[in-house]
Amino acid sequence: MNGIFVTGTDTGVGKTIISCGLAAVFKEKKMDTGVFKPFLSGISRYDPESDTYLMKQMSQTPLSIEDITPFEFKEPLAPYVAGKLEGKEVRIEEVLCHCERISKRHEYFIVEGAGGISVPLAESLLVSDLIKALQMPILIVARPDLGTINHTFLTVQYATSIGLKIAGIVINGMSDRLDLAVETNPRIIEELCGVPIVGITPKLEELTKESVQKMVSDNLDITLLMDQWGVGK
Ligand SMILES: Nc1ncnc2c1ncn2[C@@H]1O[C@H](COP(=O)(O)OP(=O)(O)OP(=O)(O)O)[C@@H](O)[C@H]1O
Ligand SMILES: C[C@H](N)[C@H](N)CCCCCC(=O)O
Ligand SMILES: [Mg+2]
Repeated sequence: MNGIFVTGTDTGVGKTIISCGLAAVFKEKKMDTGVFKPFLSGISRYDPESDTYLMKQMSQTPLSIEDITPFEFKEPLAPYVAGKLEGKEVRIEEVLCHCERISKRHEYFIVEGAGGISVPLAESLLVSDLIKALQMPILIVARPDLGTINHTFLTVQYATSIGLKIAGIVINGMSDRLDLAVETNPRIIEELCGVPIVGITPKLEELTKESVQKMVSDNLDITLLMDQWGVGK
């Protein structure tokens, strides 16, 4: 599967929003792109507000909801923890087999993890283990405000230490309120991490298909991202 794995410095940083925006931008560029959100917790994959549903909608993939998200869990917890509560345990072989099956349906894939890069998906299976098994470069989505230097640096250091390729960092959700940390963070993060910031996105007032697509198209360096991903035209 020729994919890019969208991870983040935490849960709730904007992985889905960035994934959705990228899917829509790639579609507009006539790139045959599918989406894959293997693990979903805390919401039904059929819920119109779910990551799965939003990614399907924005990518316009013919993949089914079940193709996109094969493993869903009730409680809004790390998938491993939520799974234990409902006696469900996923093996990496199941994920890879599913991946193999859907990979023939599109040339490219945008894959979203669950929470941050070291979230447990199953017994002795972290998000990072799945990324390694999928052999995909990662795009790290980070918050803009105070505290994000540490979170981003830790994520980059850990990813690098286990041999993952980092395509870039997106700093997502900049508010227009003047804030010294928000202003100085991008440069120091790029300097400290040695990883390109491929985009800095604003905090949108209104979230629509169009506004999310435009936000990603206007604020991410798609050419740089594709080069870093290794699919540069
Ligand atoms: N740039 C943005 N402007 C406005 N709202 C945003 C932006 N990015 C994310 N959000 C909102 O912030 C919340 C978290 O975003 P999102 O669901 O993409 O995070 P996530 O990293 O995918 O979370 P999870 O770990 O649960 O999958 C959502 O309500 C989303 O609509
Ligand atoms: C429920 C949430 N929306 C995500 N799907 C899962 C986030 C797990 C985070 C675990 C942790 O880092 O403490
Ligand atoms: Mg998400």
